[in-house]
Order: sequence, then C-alpha cells, then structure tokens
Amino acid sequence: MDGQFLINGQWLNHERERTDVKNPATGEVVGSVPNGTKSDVNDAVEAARKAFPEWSKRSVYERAALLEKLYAKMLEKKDELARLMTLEMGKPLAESEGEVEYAANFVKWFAEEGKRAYGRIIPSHDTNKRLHVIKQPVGVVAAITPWNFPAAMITRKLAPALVAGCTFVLKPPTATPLTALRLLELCQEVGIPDGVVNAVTGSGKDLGESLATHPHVDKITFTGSTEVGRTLMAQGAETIKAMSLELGGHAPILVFDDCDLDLAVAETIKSKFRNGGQTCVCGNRIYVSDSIYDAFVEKLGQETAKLKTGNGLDNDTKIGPMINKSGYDKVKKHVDDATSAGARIVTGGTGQTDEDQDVYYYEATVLADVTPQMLIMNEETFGPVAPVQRVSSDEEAVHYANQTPFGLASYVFTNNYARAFRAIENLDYGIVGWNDGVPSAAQAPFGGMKQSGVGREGGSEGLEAYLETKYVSIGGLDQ
Ligand SMILES: O=CCCC(=O)O
Repeated sequence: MDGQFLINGQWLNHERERTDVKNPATGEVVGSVPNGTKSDVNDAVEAARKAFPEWSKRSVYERAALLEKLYAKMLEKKDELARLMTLEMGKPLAESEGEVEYAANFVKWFAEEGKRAYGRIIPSHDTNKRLHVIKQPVGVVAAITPWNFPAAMITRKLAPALVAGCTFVLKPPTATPLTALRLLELCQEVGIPDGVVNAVTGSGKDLGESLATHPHVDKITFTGSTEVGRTLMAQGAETIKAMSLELGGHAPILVFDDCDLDLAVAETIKSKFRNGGQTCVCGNRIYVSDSIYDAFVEKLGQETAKLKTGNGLDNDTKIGPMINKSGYDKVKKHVDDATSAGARIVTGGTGQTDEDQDVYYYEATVLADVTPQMLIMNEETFGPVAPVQRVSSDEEAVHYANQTPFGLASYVFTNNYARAFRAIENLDYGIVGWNDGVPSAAQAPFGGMKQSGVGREGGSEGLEAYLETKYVSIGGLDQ
C-alpha cells in the first residue's frame, strides 16, 4: 500500500522521499509512506483550522451520526483492517481482530457520550445575576499515536475529539502508518467532511515538534514514551498547549496468598503476554506471597510454555515478533542482567533473529528468584518476559509496587475484599485490575499518575479532555 498524506480531503504525497513499512515477522516491505515536512504539517493544521467553524457548529447529533456510521464501517472492514495491522505490526491475527473491535468501541461509545456534554447552572449569590457553565470544543487537536495499537490508540482520541466538535491532525506511527491511513479513508467514506480529519506521515521527532509548537494547534494528545512526552510538553510550553499524555508504565502484579491461583495465573498471562508484552499496561513485574510462590511459578511456567512464538498470520501464534531491534535488545538485556545476578529461567529465555531481514523474535519467558535490584524490576521491558519476586507480606508487595516514577496500571489478585481495598487505595496507579488482567474498556478512564502521564482517555473523562469550560455570568436581571 502506497500511503499518502490526507490534507483537506485530498490524498497527496508532494513527491517527498518515502519510508518503507516492513512486516516485522518477515522483513518484507508491505508499503511505504511519504516523509512529511514542517510545511506539510502547516497545511494539515490550516485545513483543520479552516474546517473547525463549520464542524463545531453542527449539532452533536449530526456529528454522532457520522461516528455511528464509522463504527459500522470499521466492523464491516474488520478482517481487512486486522490483516493490515498484523502485516505491519506483527501481532497475532486474533489480537488484531480484537483490536479492531476495541477501536470501534471507542467510536460507538463516544458517539453516544458526546450527547451528554452537559454544562450547568450554578445558584447565584446575587439576585441580579445568573451563573451558567457551557462546554465548547477545544479546537484543532493534533494526535501522535504509537505503533503497538495501530487503530485503537487513534480512535480513543479521534472519536471524543470529533464528537466534541474538534478537528483533527494525525501523526501516525512511523512503523505502522498503514492501518491509520486506511482508517482515515473510512472516515471519508462515511462522509466526515474534508479538513475535519487530516494526517501527515513521517518522522515523529520532526513532525511532533512542528505540531507541538504550531500556534494554530490547540491541543496535543500523545500516547508513547515518557521521554517523548516530556519533550512534547516542553515544546508546547511556549504556546501553553493543552495536553493529554499517556506515557510509559512499569505495571506491578501483586499476588496474595488467598487468591484463586488458576485465575491469577490465567489473568497474569493475559496481562503480561498480550501484544507480545508490548503494551503500556502489560504486567512488568510480579510480586507473589511466599506461601504460594512455588505453586504460582510452576503453573505460570507451564502455561507460558504453551504460548507459541511466530508469524502473527499463523493460526497457532500467540506471541508475534518484536517490533524492532531496539525492542529486542532491551528484552535480551533485561533477561541477561537478571540471569547473571541469579534469576532462574523457568521457561523461554531465548530469542531468534535474522539481522539481515531485521526480524526479531523472543520467546515467552518466565524468570523466578528475581530480586528488586535487577534491571527488569526497575525499567519497563516492553516484551514477553515475566519476572517473579517472592514477598513476605501484602505491605511489602505494595511497597515494591510503588518504588517507581511510573503509575499507569497495576494488578492485584486476592479473594479478600479488605486486603484488596487496602492494596488498591495504597497503590499509586491510575488503573487497578483486581482479579482482572485486562481492565481497559472504552467507557472507563485510562491513564496514569506520576510520570505515566497527564489526563485520562476513555470514559466521560475522555470526552471532557476535548472540551473547554466556559463560565458565563449574566447580570442585569433585576432591572
Ligand atoms: O498500550 C496502550 C494501550 C493498551 C490498552 O488500551 O489496553
């Protein structure tokens, strides 16, 4: 697929140099996209700015109706989108299908929720006055999205922005732009007007800076690393950009001794190995109560050993390729560091690479006898490795869980509500899965504390993120 920019309803390439999009499972080129420049970003932002007055003045019912059509269209094209996603990103086809549904759910849910962007009337202190609050769209939104969820991380931003009345400029990921561009074609097909949705492909660093410093961009919404989030925040400071940032995680999984062991293992596997471990909310470190530690490690090892690594297009694949060499190198570094310091490989522990083709696989791995000093317990791995550390109390587990500058997702397994609530209330995390390894849902707020981000996506908070609050004080009523 030869991707192009989408600016004001036109697909263009401006004869820019192109970057190949490769299948990480095979190294084969599956498409290419033009490398956009600052002037392309400017054209896209100005198109969005021009489209804003008309789009924002439409009734929310009209905007929602178009999103309902987009939802239906995405489901109609589920197989095609899922295949494209697996080709450029590598995740198993069943997971890609799941992601298309997840992505479509954001569109459906925000089409409904947009109609509830209520203002309010505040009782006045003065009989001469009335105090009203109204909600209005933020304006032109620039979205910079990651490669690990090529569709859902777009619709989680696009759907609330559009239904709120904002217009949109997308900078899709360099590794996986094709699903994004197909999604925008679907926006056109269902009748979303020219200029409301625009896209420029190319280098994240250059285009990100152009967007974050552009005076006609009102808001930046970004999902990606904390490092890049920090840069965007600094670049946006000059124009005091509104920002929603969904950044890195280092999710702890706390397994208490009264838990349902089978459930804890099954949900840990979902949390840890979903998307091959390349998810910001993937469990990254596991703290298990002393008395069930051996049983948990044994069962986790047995179940993990069943996860087959391979090309995502093969039916039995559960773990696809790593997205690139640096992803693979980090996983290997974490495993090597842990084993050299005394960690035991329960299952997995090896990679398979073809450097000529730029193809990198790493087996689903469980490490036992892990200690707090090991690198893997202190950095996000973003790969299929589950390190397990023994702890002697719930308090100790919570203590280790909070020993990090990150605070996105955490997980706790226990059947005792009091132990659960004590842990939940003490965990410095934006999301807690209690006996649940996959808490994400379109209707629920997703986001992090500390250096894991600013703001929430999904849920009513995710709509609020695209609305300005305007307070109107009305006087002269006693005359
Ligand atoms: O990696 C980020 C998003 C994952 C999710 O929505 O569950």
